[in-house]
Amino acid sequence: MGDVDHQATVGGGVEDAYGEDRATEEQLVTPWTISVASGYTLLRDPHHNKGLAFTEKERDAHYLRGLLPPAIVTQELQEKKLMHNLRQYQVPLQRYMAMMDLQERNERLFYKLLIDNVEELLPVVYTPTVGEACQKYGCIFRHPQGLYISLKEKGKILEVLKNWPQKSIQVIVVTDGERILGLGDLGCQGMGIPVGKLALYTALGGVRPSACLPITIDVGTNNEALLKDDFYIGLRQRRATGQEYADLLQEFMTAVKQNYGEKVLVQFEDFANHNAFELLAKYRKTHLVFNDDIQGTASVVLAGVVAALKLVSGTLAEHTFLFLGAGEAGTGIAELIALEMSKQTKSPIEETRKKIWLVDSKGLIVSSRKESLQHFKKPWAHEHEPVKTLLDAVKAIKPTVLIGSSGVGQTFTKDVVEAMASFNEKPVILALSNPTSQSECTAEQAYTWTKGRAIFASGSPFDPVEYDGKIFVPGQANNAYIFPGFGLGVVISGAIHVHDDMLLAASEALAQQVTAENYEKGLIYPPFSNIRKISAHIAANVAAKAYELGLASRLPRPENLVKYAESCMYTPIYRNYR
Ligand SMILES: NC(=O)C1=CN([C@@H]2O[C@H](COP(=O)(O)OP(=O)(O)OC[C@H]3O[C@@H](n4cnc5c(N)ncnc54)[C@H](OP(=O)(O)O)[C@@H]3O)[C@@H](O)[C@H]2O)C=CC1
Ligand SMILES: CC(=O)C(=O)O
Ligand SMILES: [Mg+2]
Repeated sequence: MGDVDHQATVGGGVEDAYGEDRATEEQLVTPWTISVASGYTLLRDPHHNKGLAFTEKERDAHYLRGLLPPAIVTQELQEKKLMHNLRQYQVPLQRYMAMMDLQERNERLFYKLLIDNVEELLPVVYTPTVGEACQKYGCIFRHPQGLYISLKEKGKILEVLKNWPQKSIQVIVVTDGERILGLGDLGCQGMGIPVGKLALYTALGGVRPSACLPITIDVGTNNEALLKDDFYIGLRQRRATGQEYADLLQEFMTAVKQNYGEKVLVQFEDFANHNAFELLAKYRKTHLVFNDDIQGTASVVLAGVVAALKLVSGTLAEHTFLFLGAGEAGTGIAELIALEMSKQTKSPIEETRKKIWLVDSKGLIVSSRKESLQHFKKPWAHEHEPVKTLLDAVKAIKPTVLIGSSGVGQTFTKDVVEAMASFNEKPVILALSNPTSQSECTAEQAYTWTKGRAIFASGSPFDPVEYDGKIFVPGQANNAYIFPGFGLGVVISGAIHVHDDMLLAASEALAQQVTAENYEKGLIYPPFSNIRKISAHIAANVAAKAYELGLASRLPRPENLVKYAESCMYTPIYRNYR
């Protein structure tokens, strides 16, 4: 990388792999790759390609004459054209493919588009469309994205990491593809998820793309349809388990620390719960790890619930919670809500947990089931007679807040929602399961069945609903509000571990971003259109907590953390080449 100093950072913040951020936007920078990219290679380098936006001077200086038609256009015009073209596609998957092609062709334009049109494009690069993309990943596969580490690479994982072109990595999102959204085991095709999550790290949280690394660990798949599918891109074998699985993960985690140091944030994503809890417990002591499905989801839902209190009155501890789904998301959220209640009321967490009930595929989790429960369900086995169905559990527990985290669509039936509305003036109903097909109910069902009284949010977006002459705007309860800002906060503070209080800090910052105007519309989350500002506040609160806990290694602590977070955020505006 020529004379580029790898350690150079923006005011000690996010590392600057291309040395661009030490220059102001008007200053000239060199389009470094391994060597100076020019001509045909420059046009095919997504980090530096600007397409028709190359100026006359740049076309001369970088051997581009003749390789481009004469027209010179602005980034704004390119953006306008791309949005026009994207809107022509009727099929969401076509939009997804067009966006992925753009990311591989012109990275800055991809991020400019995503940032400027976040509400329109989030459902394209993220849930729900990314779910369909993963299901059909083999079929639509064109450019490889991210790093694939399979059982074939056992013993060579460090070498594989070294094949990745970028050396200064700050955030890794890794999956083993076993629980992709609510779509089950998609094996190696789960790669769409780390790719999508990291696109949001950059667009929503401002972590620079060169510092992000998507990884899929392929230990096989138990998805019979994929094993038989000619177009499947992964290992054609059933999943490795037990020691073989643990050894591969151990080699991976060791290689990551060896190659990128101890301050790389590893986000576990969409692992099945039988591995997810164990991996988090095992590596949170030795590595900087974060499980988005357990911890990020908990933080976003707590924020939504705290915001909802402005609409439904009462303190957190005065509410009663019932979950459908007692896995990563369900128990993760339950634990963070119980922790916050415990802090607020100064009572032991064992007591506050009693305000929270969970239903799994066998019914209400009660003490008589305790012996046979997975370890993460045991704290929720309260004294109660057995209850088989969700409807009976709703009638018995009379929750004020109903949360769906089962991965199964249409489980909040009319009877369930009507029961919620029968004893709550404003029932809080969160249908978190993704993608849209797995949502516990639709926004329209929630508003119609409660006669417009529900406070509703869902994991995947729903359009506004008109009921009884009034427009209801559903919010999106998705960890995408949290992980980009949370990760930025971790990176800018140089945190060495993730502490639960940092999740509470992220949650608090998000809840504070809900405005009076949002509340008036019944919203418990702010709109995604403000997400960069929201992420900066989340990052600042998370970083402040890391400093307070003595977990931050970047010293001295910047005085104004919000301003500092904003100054560290990547912007996708084209740079001028000398
Ligand atoms: N909105 C957001 O930000 C997020 C949404 N999610 C979504 O949440 C869903 C669940 O994810 P996760 O918690 O990781 O998955 P898990 O597999 O860890 O947990 C699923 C839970 O649902 C239960 N369950 C499954 N089917 C039924 C049923 N028919 N009736 C009652 N309970 C049932 C399971 O029961 P049992 O234990 O008995 O098998 C299990 O407890 C997914 O759709 C995912 O997309 C996840 C993370 C973030
Ligand atoms: C949003 C998310 O992380 C999930 O559905 O798994
Ligand atoms: Mg997930």
